[in-house]
Amino acid sequence: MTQRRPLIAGNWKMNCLRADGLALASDLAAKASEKGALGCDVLVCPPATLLSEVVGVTKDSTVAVGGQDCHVATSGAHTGDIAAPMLADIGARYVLVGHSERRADHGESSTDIRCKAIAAHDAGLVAVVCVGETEQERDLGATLSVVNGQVAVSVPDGATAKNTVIAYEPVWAIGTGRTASVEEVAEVHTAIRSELVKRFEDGNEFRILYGGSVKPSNAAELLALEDVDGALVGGASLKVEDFWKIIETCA
Ligand SMILES: O=C(CO)COP(=O)(O)O
Repeated sequence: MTQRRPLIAGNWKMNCLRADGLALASDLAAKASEKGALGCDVLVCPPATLLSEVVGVTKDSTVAVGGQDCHVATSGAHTGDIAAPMLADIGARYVLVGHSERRADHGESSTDIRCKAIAAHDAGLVAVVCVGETEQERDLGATLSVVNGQVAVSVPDGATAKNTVIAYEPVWAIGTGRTASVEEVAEVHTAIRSELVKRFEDGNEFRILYGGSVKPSNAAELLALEDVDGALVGGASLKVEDFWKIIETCA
């Protein structure tokens, strides 16, 4: 069996003013340093305003920092956007691409997301490619075809287990307190794994995260599943005690 090191990632979304965000990041870094060797990799994705300073306060710890989005171009006339090389330049190591909130709020297609993932790879960043079905798609029985379709188009041919992580986040489970059941999660993760194995030589090594109302009370059962290699955590990543309990699930 392939040993994949879990990744516990916090997506802060559009939350945290400076004082709160820096306190959260430094508390987390302090806990990680105090603990020493962890059973997982830890990542935080703060809003763009805090990225550089969060890199600063976590730099002597094992906590990695990532952006929440990047543009497909390396520079240019794209007001309000951030280029992948800019993220790499300030010390970010990862970037989320294709989060369902970006797909919904900004009309991003799977083709756009593939281009963003390529831009991330070109800048030396790990792309966390997010996929997931809506409630309506699940009710129609289309979950696997939707998710497999998103993976097929959003993940570029140049992806490897080193430069790409997949995050399965059912849209109906995000921020709703409604977590997918372990059976539902297992079914989708197994399907994603099988697509990755068919397409990539190292498909078995890719980490596939689950996201959607992950909290300390449900993390252990989700993370125990064969093809769940970590979590992408929203709300619970904003409280260091909760996020830390999820991290400790991997100890
Ligand atoms: O969207 C998510 C992480 O990217 C999940 O958010 P919640 O954990 O708040 O449901």
